[in-house]
Amino acid sequence: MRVIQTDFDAVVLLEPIVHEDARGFFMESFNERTLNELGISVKFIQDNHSLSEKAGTVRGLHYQLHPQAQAKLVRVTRGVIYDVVVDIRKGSPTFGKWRSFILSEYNKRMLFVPKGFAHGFCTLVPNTEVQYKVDEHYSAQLDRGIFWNDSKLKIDWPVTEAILSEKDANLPLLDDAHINFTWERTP
Ligand SMILES: Cc1cn([C@H]2C[C@H](O)[C@@H](COP(=O)(O)OP(=O)(O)O[C@H]3O[C@@H](C)C(=O)[C@@H](O)[C@H]3O)O2)c(=O)[nH]c1=O
Repeated sequence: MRVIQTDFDAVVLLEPIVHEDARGFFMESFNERTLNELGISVKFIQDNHSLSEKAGTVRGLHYQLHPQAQAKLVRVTRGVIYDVVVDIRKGSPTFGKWRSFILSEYNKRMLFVPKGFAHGFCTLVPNTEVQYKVDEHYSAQLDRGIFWNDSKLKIDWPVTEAILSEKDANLPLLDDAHINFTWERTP
């Protein structure tokens, strides 16, 4: 597993070793020990899988409130996404800042999204399937989001108009969002 550091502390881009042969390929898509060695000691307990039929579908920007905040390990098994994380840890030097990453069935990259970050993506091709592991169960009560195109965030999305769920079309702006994470400076 190759680690591609990002300039967001704790957000890690991973590139698996892909063993190709005449049949196709083999790769480890998740290895707890390898993640532990990289300092990611998270116990994943749920696997999610979504299909977005159209290019230009945006899902996000989502997070769950503490005490069921979720860390996620995101990958794409079909298609291509423009994946976005936003730091929403109150007190963080990068609060409200975002970073984007291309994840695809071709580069097989995976993004580790820690707790305290909102996550969303835009599909760049039709029929894109995203699979991700989470370390807390889904809670409809604690599920929250921020409007994808909040002008204050200035996210450089690849589309100006998105295909959205009704829920995502009505999400609040960052300034109005309920956030209960804090960032603790490590000595
Ligand atoms: C996320 C989730 C949703 N659901 C249900 C709720 C709803 O009826 C239906 C669709 O949910 P959503 O519209 O929230 O699905 P979606 O917009 O794909 O939500 C996902 O977006 C990406 C960006 C993330 O980061 C994920 O954590 C998750 O929030 O599935 C579950 O049963 N379990 C889950 O873990």
